[in-house]
Amino acid sequence: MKDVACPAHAPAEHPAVPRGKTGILLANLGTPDDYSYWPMRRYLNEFLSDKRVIDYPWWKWQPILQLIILTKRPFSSGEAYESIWDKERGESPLMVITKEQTAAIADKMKAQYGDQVMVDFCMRYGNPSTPSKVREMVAAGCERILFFPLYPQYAGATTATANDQFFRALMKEKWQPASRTVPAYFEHPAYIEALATSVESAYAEREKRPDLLVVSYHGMPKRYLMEGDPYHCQCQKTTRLLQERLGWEKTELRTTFQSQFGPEDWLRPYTVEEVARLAEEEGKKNIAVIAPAFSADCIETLEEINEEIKESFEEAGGEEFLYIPCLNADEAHINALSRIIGENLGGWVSP
Ligand SMILES: C=CC1=C(C)c2cc3[nH]c(cc4nc(cc5[nH]c(cc1n2)c(C)c5CCC(=O)O)C(CCC(=O)O)=C4C)c(C)c3C=C
Ligand SMILES: [Fe+2]
Ligand SMILES: [Fe+2]
Repeated sequence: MKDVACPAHAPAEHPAVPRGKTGILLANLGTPDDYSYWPMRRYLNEFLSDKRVIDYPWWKWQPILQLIILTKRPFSSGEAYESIWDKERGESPLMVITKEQTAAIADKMKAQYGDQVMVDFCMRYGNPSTPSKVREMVAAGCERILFFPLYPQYAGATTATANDQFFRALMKEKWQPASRTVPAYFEHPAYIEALATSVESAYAEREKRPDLLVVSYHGMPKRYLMEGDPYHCQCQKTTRLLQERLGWEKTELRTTFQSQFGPEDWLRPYTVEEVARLAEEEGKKNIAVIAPAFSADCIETLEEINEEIKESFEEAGGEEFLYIPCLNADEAHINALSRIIGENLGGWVSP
Protein backbone atom coordinates (compact mmCIF):
# COMPACT_ATOMS: atom_id res chain seq x y z
CA MET A 1 0.00 0.00 0.00
CA LYS A 2 2.95 2.32 0.54
CA ASP A 3 3.09 5.03 -2.10
CA VAL A 4 0.16 3.42 -3.85
CA ALA A 5 -3.11 5.29 -3.79
CA CYS A 6 -6.03 3.37 -2.41
CA PRO A 7 -8.57 3.29 -5.26
CA ALA A 8 -11.33 4.50 -2.92
CA HIS A 9 -9.53 7.73 -1.94
CA ALA A 10 -7.71 10.57 -3.53
CA PRO A 11 -3.93 10.28 -2.83
CA ALA A 12 -3.91 13.47 -0.78
CA GLU A 13 -6.32 12.03 1.81
CA HIS A 14 -4.54 8.74 2.13
CA PRO A 15 -1.89 8.26 4.84
CA ALA A 16 1.38 6.55 4.02
CA VAL A 17 1.00 2.98 5.23
CA PRO A 18 4.33 1.20 5.50
CA ARG A 19 3.98 -2.55 5.28
CA GLY A 20 5.52 -5.88 4.37
CA LYS A 21 7.97 -6.38 7.25
CA THR A 22 8.30 -8.98 10.00
CA GLY A 23 9.37 -7.79 13.46
CA ILE A 24 11.42 -9.94 15.82
CA LEU A 25 10.96 -8.51 19.29
CA LEU A 26 13.22 -9.91 22.02
CA ALA A 27 11.99 -9.37 25.58
CA ASN A 28 13.70 -9.49 28.94
CA LEU A 29 12.62 -8.67 32.47
CA GLY A 30 13.78 -5.09 32.83
CA THR A 31 16.08 -3.15 35.03
CA PRO A 32 16.11 0.25 36.76
CA ASP A 33 17.21 3.34 34.80
CA ASP A 34 19.59 4.21 37.62
CA TYR A 35 20.53 2.88 41.08
CA SER A 36 19.39 5.96 43.02
CA TYR A 37 16.24 5.88 45.17
CA TRP A 38 13.47 7.08 42.80
CA PRO A 39 14.42 5.10 39.67
CA MET A 40 14.85 2.03 41.92
CA ARG A 41 11.49 2.63 43.57
CA ARG A 42 9.69 3.16 40.22
CA TYR A 43 11.15 -0.05 38.82
CA LEU A 44 10.49 -2.18 41.91
CA ASN A 45 6.97 -0.78 42.20
CA GLU A 46 6.08 -1.77 38.64
CA PHE A 47 7.75 -5.18 39.01
CA LEU A 48 6.37 -6.11 42.41
CA SER A 49 2.86 -4.84 41.63
CA ASP A 50 2.59 -7.43 38.85
CA LYS A 51 0.03 -10.07 39.86
CA ARG A 52 1.93 -12.70 37.88
CA VAL A 53 4.90 -12.12 40.19
CA ILE A 54 3.15 -11.59 43.54
CA ASP A 55 -0.38 -12.92 43.40
CA TYR A 56 -1.77 -11.74 46.77
CA PRO A 57 -5.01 -9.72 46.68
CA TRP A 58 -4.42 -6.03 46.01
CA TRP A 59 -5.79 -4.87 49.38
CA LYS A 60 -3.42 -7.21 51.24
CA TRP A 61 -0.25 -6.66 49.18
CA GLN A 62 -0.27 -2.98 48.20
CA PRO A 63 -0.09 -1.57 51.78
CA ILE A 64 2.86 -3.87 52.54
CA LEU A 65 4.56 -3.01 49.24
CA GLN A 66 4.01 0.76 49.36
CA LEU A 67 4.53 1.35 53.08
CA ILE A 68 7.21 -1.17 53.99
CA ILE A 69 9.04 -2.74 51.04
CA LEU A 70 9.29 0.35 48.82
CA THR A 71 10.60 2.52 51.63
CA LYS A 72 13.58 0.22 52.32
CA ARG A 73 14.33 -1.98 49.35
CA PRO A 74 15.20 0.79 46.85
CA PHE A 75 18.16 1.63 49.13
CA SER A 76 19.44 -1.93 49.65
CA SER A 77 18.82 -2.98 46.04
CA GLY A 78 20.27 0.34 44.85
CA GLU A 79 23.52 -0.48 46.67
CA ALA A 80 23.61 -3.92 45.09
CA TYR A 81 23.01 -2.44 41.63
CA GLU A 82 25.70 0.19 42.20
CA SER A 83 28.24 -2.58 42.88
CA ILE A 84 27.64 -4.15 39.43
CA TRP A 85 26.66 -1.05 37.38
CA ASP A 86 28.47 -0.38 34.10
CA LYS A 87 29.51 3.18 35.01
CA GLU A 88 30.99 3.92 31.60
CA ARG A 89 27.78 3.10 29.75
CA GLY A 90 25.55 4.34 32.57
CA GLU A 91 23.47 1.15 32.42
CA SER A 92 22.95 -2.08 34.30
CA PRO A 93 24.65 -5.23 32.95
CA LEU A 94 21.29 -6.69 31.91
CA MET A 95 20.70 -3.68 29.65
CA VAL A 96 24.24 -3.67 28.21
CA ILE A 97 24.11 -7.40 27.44
CA THR A 98 20.56 -7.32 26.01
CA LYS A 99 21.72 -4.60 23.60
CA GLU A 100 24.71 -6.72 22.55
CA GLN A 101 22.50 -9.76 22.01
CA THR A 102 20.02 -7.72 19.95
CA ALA A 103 22.77 -6.29 17.73
CA ALA A 104 24.31 -9.73 17.16
CA ILE A 105 20.94 -11.34 16.36
CA ALA A 106 20.00 -8.43 14.09
CA ASP A 107 23.21 -8.96 12.10
CA LYS A 108 22.43 -12.65 11.65
CA MET A 109 18.81 -12.05 10.70
CA LYS A 110 19.75 -9.33 8.20
CA ALA A 111 22.32 -11.64 6.63
CA GLN A 112 19.69 -14.36 6.31
CA TYR A 113 16.52 -12.45 5.47
CA GLY A 114 17.65 -8.94 4.45
CA ASP A 115 15.19 -6.06 4.82
CA GLN A 116 12.17 -8.32 5.34
CA VAL A 117 12.92 -8.35 9.06
CA MET A 118 13.41 -5.82 11.81
CA VAL A 119 14.99 -6.86 15.14
CA ASP A 120 14.65 -4.99 18.43
CA PHE A 121 14.26 -5.62 22.17
CA CYS A 122 11.92 -4.47 24.92
CA MET A 123 11.57 -4.92 28.65
CA ARG A 124 8.59 -6.10 30.69
CA TYR A 125 9.25 -3.46 33.37
CA GLY A 126 10.90 -0.09 32.86
CA ASN A 127 12.49 0.95 29.57
CA PRO A 128 12.31 0.45 26.66
CA SER A 129 8.73 -0.57 27.31
CA THR A 130 6.95 -3.30 25.38
CA PRO A 131 4.14 -1.00 24.07
CA SER A 132 6.70 1.55 22.80
CA LYS A 133 8.53 -1.12 20.78
CA VAL A 134 5.36 -2.71 19.40
CA ARG A 135 4.29 0.80 18.28
CA GLU A 136 7.65 1.39 16.57
CA MET A 137 7.47 -1.94 14.77
CA VAL A 138 3.94 -1.37 13.50
CA ALA A 139 4.83 2.17 12.45
CA ALA A 140 7.81 0.79 10.51
CA GLY A 141 5.54 -1.58 8.57
CA CYS A 142 5.65 -4.83 10.55
CA GLU A 143 2.59 -6.82 9.55
CA ARG A 144 3.85 -9.73 11.64
CA ILE A 145 5.66 -9.78 15.00
CA LEU A 146 7.50 -12.71 16.52
CA PHE A 147 7.72 -12.02 20.26
CA PHE A 148 10.55 -13.83 22.02
CA PRO A 149 10.74 -13.78 25.86
CA LEU A 150 14.37 -14.56 26.65
CA TYR A 151 13.64 -17.08 29.42
CA PRO A 152 14.72 -20.64 28.63
CA GLN A 153 12.31 -22.09 31.23
CA TYR A 154 8.65 -21.01 31.25
CA ALA A 155 7.32 -19.32 34.38
CA GLY A 156 4.11 -17.41 34.86
CA ALA A 157 6.20 -14.72 36.57
CA THR A 158 8.44 -14.24 33.53
CA THR A 159 7.31 -15.70 30.18
CA ALA A 160 3.56 -15.30 30.73
CA THR A 161 3.74 -11.76 32.08
CA ALA A 162 5.99 -10.72 29.16
CA ASN A 163 3.43 -12.19 26.74
CA ASP A 164 0.54 -10.49 28.63
CA GLN A 165 2.25 -7.14 28.16
CA PHE A 166 2.79 -7.85 24.45
CA PHE A 167 -0.90 -8.73 24.01
CA ARG A 168 -1.93 -5.58 25.90
CA ALA A 169 0.21 -3.53 23.51
CA LEU A 170 -1.42 -5.23 20.50
CA MET A 171 -4.85 -4.25 21.83
CA LYS A 172 -4.01 -0.60 21.13
CA GLU A 173 -3.06 -1.05 17.47
CA LYS A 174 -5.49 0.02 14.78
CA TRP A 175 -3.86 -2.42 12.34
CA GLN A 176 -2.93 -5.26 14.61
CA PRO A 177 -0.03 -7.32 13.26
CA ALA A 178 -0.27 -11.10 13.08
CA SER A 179 1.68 -12.38 16.06
CA ARG A 180 3.44 -15.40 17.46
CA THR A 181 5.19 -15.96 20.77
CA VAL A 182 8.28 -18.17 21.03
CA PRO A 183 7.81 -20.98 23.57
CA ALA A 184 10.31 -21.81 26.31
CA TYR A 185 13.45 -23.46 24.96
CA PHE A 186 14.67 -25.30 28.08
CA GLU A 187 15.32 -28.52 26.11
CA HIS A 188 16.38 -27.09 22.78
CA PRO A 189 19.56 -28.92 21.65
CA ALA A 190 21.27 -25.67 20.60
CA TYR A 191 20.66 -24.09 24.03
CA ILE A 192 21.90 -27.22 25.83
CA GLU A 193 24.94 -27.27 23.54
CA ALA A 194 25.73 -23.61 24.33
CA LEU A 195 25.44 -24.29 28.09
CA ALA A 196 27.65 -27.39 27.85
CA THR A 197 30.27 -25.53 25.80
CA SER A 198 30.39 -22.77 28.41
CA VAL A 199 30.94 -25.34 31.19
CA GLU A 200 33.64 -27.14 29.22
CA SER A 201 35.57 -23.98 28.45
CA ALA A 202 35.33 -22.73 32.05
CA TYR A 203 36.58 -26.11 33.34
CA ALA A 204 39.38 -26.21 30.77
CA GLU A 205 40.83 -23.02 32.24
CA ARG A 206 40.98 -24.48 35.78
CA GLU A 207 44.05 -26.23 37.06
CA LYS A 208 41.99 -28.35 39.42
CA ARG A 209 38.60 -29.69 38.28
CA PRO A 210 35.74 -28.50 40.55
CA ASP A 211 34.25 -31.21 42.82
CA LEU A 212 30.72 -30.33 41.81
CA LEU A 213 28.72 -28.16 39.39
CA VAL A 214 25.91 -26.33 41.18
CA VAL A 215 23.16 -25.55 38.66
CA SER A 216 21.37 -22.62 40.27
CA TYR A 217 17.99 -21.40 38.92
CA HIS A 218 16.04 -18.33 40.00
CA GLY A 219 13.46 -19.61 42.50
CA MET A 220 9.73 -19.08 42.92
CA PRO A 221 7.20 -19.82 45.66
CA LYS A 222 6.59 -23.60 45.92
CA ARG A 223 2.86 -22.85 45.88
CA TYR A 224 3.14 -21.70 42.22
CA LEU A 225 4.44 -25.17 41.30
CA MET A 226 1.57 -26.80 43.21
CA GLU A 227 -0.84 -24.55 41.28
CA GLY A 228 0.46 -25.78 37.93
CA ASP A 229 3.49 -23.70 36.93
CA PRO A 230 5.88 -25.99 34.97
CA TYR A 231 9.01 -23.96 35.77
CA HIS A 232 10.39 -26.45 38.34
CA CYS A 233 10.09 -29.41 35.96
CA GLN A 234 11.64 -27.51 33.06
CA CYS A 235 14.62 -26.54 35.26
CA GLN A 236 15.11 -30.19 36.28
CA LYS A 237 15.03 -31.22 32.64
CA THR A 238 17.58 -28.60 31.58
CA THR A 239 19.97 -29.94 34.24
CA ARG A 240 19.43 -33.55 33.12
CA LEU A 241 20.04 -32.70 29.46
CA LEU A 242 23.13 -30.72 30.38
CA GLN A 243 24.45 -33.66 32.40
CA GLU A 244 23.79 -36.08 29.52
CA ARG A 245 25.43 -33.78 26.99
CA LEU A 246 28.50 -33.37 29.23
CA GLY A 247 28.62 -37.15 29.70
CA TRP A 248 28.93 -36.78 33.48
CA GLU A 249 27.52 -38.79 36.38
CA LYS A 250 24.32 -37.44 38.00
CA THR A 251 26.26 -36.89 41.21
CA GLU A 252 28.54 -34.35 39.53
CA LEU A 253 25.73 -31.76 39.29
CA ARG A 254 23.29 -30.38 41.86
CA THR A 255 20.13 -28.39 41.01
CA THR A 256 19.35 -25.53 43.41
CA PHE A 257 17.11 -22.42 43.52
CA GLN A 258 18.12 -18.91 44.51
CA SER A 259 16.70 -15.42 45.14
CA GLN A 260 13.99 -16.17 47.71
CA PHE A 261 11.71 -13.19 48.31
CA GLY A 262 8.97 -12.85 50.92
CA PRO A 263 7.71 -15.16 53.65
CA GLU A 264 6.54 -18.22 51.67
CA ASP A 265 8.38 -21.47 51.18
CA TRP A 266 10.21 -21.35 47.80
CA LEU A 267 11.52 -24.14 45.58
CA ARG A 268 14.29 -26.01 47.36
CA PRO A 269 17.15 -26.56 47.99
CA TYR A 270 18.13 -22.92 48.37
CA THR A 271 21.47 -22.23 46.67
CA VAL A 272 22.78 -20.05 49.50
CA GLU A 273 22.22 -22.85 52.06
CA GLU A 274 23.21 -25.71 49.80
CA VAL A 275 26.67 -24.31 48.94
CA ALA A 276 27.41 -23.92 52.68
CA ARG A 277 26.18 -27.46 53.37
CA LEU A 278 28.30 -28.80 50.51
CA ALA A 279 31.44 -27.26 52.00
CA GLU A 280 30.62 -28.20 55.60
CA GLU A 281 28.98 -31.62 55.34
CA GLU A 282 30.04 -33.07 51.99
CA GLY A 283 33.60 -31.74 51.94
CA LYS A 284 33.11 -30.13 48.52
CA LYS A 285 35.62 -27.30 48.84
CA ASN A 286 35.96 -26.55 45.14
CA ILE A 287 32.72 -25.84 43.29
CA ALA A 288 31.49 -24.22 40.11
CA VAL A 289 28.12 -22.47 39.76
CA ILE A 290 26.14 -21.92 36.58
CA ALA A 291 22.78 -20.13 36.25
CA PRO A 292 20.95 -21.44 33.15
CA ALA A 293 17.64 -19.59 33.78
CA PHE A 294 19.21 -16.22 33.01
CA SER A 295 19.92 -15.43 29.38
CA ALA A 296 22.06 -12.47 30.52
CA ASP A 297 24.08 -11.69 33.60
CA CYS A 298 22.18 -9.44 35.99
CA ILE A 299 21.88 -8.50 39.65
CA GLU A 300 20.81 -12.06 40.51
CA THR A 301 23.99 -13.59 39.10
CA LEU A 302 26.70 -10.93 39.45
CA GLU A 303 25.72 -9.75 42.89
CA GLU A 304 23.75 -12.61 44.44
CA ILE A 305 25.72 -15.61 43.14
CA ASN A 306 29.15 -14.11 42.73
CA GLU A 307 29.07 -12.10 45.97
CA GLU A 308 26.45 -13.35 48.53
CA ILE A 309 26.39 -17.05 47.63
CA LYS A 310 30.16 -17.12 47.20
CA GLU A 311 30.53 -15.59 50.66
CA SER A 312 28.21 -18.19 52.18
CA PHE A 313 30.36 -20.96 50.64
CA GLU A 314 33.64 -19.44 51.83
CA GLU A 315 32.36 -18.79 55.36
CA ALA A 316 31.43 -22.50 55.56
CA GLY A 317 35.02 -23.48 54.69
CA GLY A 318 34.75 -23.56 50.89
CA GLU A 319 38.00 -22.77 49.09
CA GLU A 320 37.47 -22.36 45.36
CA PHE A 321 34.32 -20.88 43.87
CA LEU A 322 34.02 -20.58 40.11
CA TYR A 323 31.10 -18.62 38.71
CA ILE A 324 30.44 -19.55 35.08
CA PRO A 325 28.93 -16.47 33.37
CA CYS A 326 25.59 -16.57 31.61
CA LEU A 327 25.56 -17.25 27.88
CA ASN A 328 25.16 -13.51 27.21
CA ALA A 329 26.34 -12.62 23.69
CA ASP A 330 28.53 -15.75 23.29
CA GLU A 331 28.60 -16.97 19.72
CA ALA A 332 27.03 -20.31 20.64
CA HIS A 333 24.18 -18.51 22.39
CA ILE A 334 23.52 -16.13 19.51
CA ASN A 335 23.54 -19.13 17.15
CA ALA A 336 21.09 -20.97 19.42
CA LEU A 337 18.70 -18.01 19.74
CA SER A 338 18.89 -17.36 15.99
CA ARG A 339 18.08 -21.01 15.27
CA ILE A 340 15.07 -20.87 17.61
CA ILE A 341 13.92 -17.66 15.91
CA GLY A 342 14.34 -19.26 12.46
CA GLU A 343 12.24 -22.26 13.53
CA ASN A 344 9.46 -19.98 14.77
CA LEU A 345 9.44 -17.75 11.67
CA GLY A 346 8.27 -20.64 9.45
CA GLY A 347 6.14 -19.37 6.55
CA TRP A 348 6.64 -15.71 7.44
CA VAL A 349 9.92 -14.97 5.67
CA SER A 350 11.85 -16.43 2.78
CA PRO A 351 15.64 -16.84 2.89
C1 LIG B 1 14.99 -16.19 35.29
C2 LIG B 1 13.77 -16.31 35.68
C3 LIG B 1 13.11 -15.57 36.75
C4 LIG B 1 12.06 -16.05 37.52
C5 LIG B 1 11.41 -17.40 37.44
C6 LIG B 1 11.72 -15.01 38.45
C7 LIG B 1 10.72 -15.12 39.42
C8 LIG B 1 10.53 -14.22 40.46
N1 LIG B 1 11.31 -13.12 40.80
C9 LIG B 1 10.83 -12.50 41.93
C10 LIG B 1 11.38 -11.39 42.59
C11 LIG B 1 12.51 -10.67 42.16
N2 LIG B 1 13.30 -10.90 41.06
C12 LIG B 1 14.24 -9.92 40.92
C13 LIG B 1 15.18 -9.75 39.92
C14 LIG B 1 15.27 -10.55 38.77
N3 LIG B 1 14.52 -11.68 38.48
C15 LIG B 1 14.89 -12.21 37.26
C16 LIG B 1 14.40 -13.37 36.67
C17 LIG B 1 13.40 -14.21 37.19
N4 LIG B 1 12.54 -13.93 38.22
C18 LIG B 1 15.94 -11.36 36.74
C19 LIG B 1 16.60 -11.54 35.41
C20 LIG B 1 16.17 -10.34 37.67
C21 LIG B 1 17.25 -9.26 37.58
C22 LIG B 1 16.91 -7.96 36.94
C23 LIG B 1 18.11 -7.04 36.83
O1 LIG B 1 17.92 -5.83 36.65
O2 LIG B 1 19.29 -7.39 36.92
C24 LIG B 1 14.07 -8.99 42.03
C25 LIG B 1 14.81 -7.68 42.17
C26 LIG B 1 15.98 -7.71 43.01
C27 LIG B 1 16.11 -6.37 43.64
O3 LIG B 1 16.27 -5.39 42.94
O4 LIG B 1 16.00 -6.31 44.86
C28 LIG B 1 13.00 -9.45 42.80
C29 LIG B 1 12.43 -8.82 44.05
C30 LIG B 1 9.66 -13.23 42.31
C31 LIG B 1 8.80 -12.87 43.52
C32 LIG B 1 9.49 -14.30 41.41
C33 LIG B 1 8.48 -15.38 41.35
C34 LIG B 1 7.26 -15.30 41.61
FE1 LIG C 1 13.06 -12.51 39.78
FE1 LIG D 1 8.80 -30.63 38.90
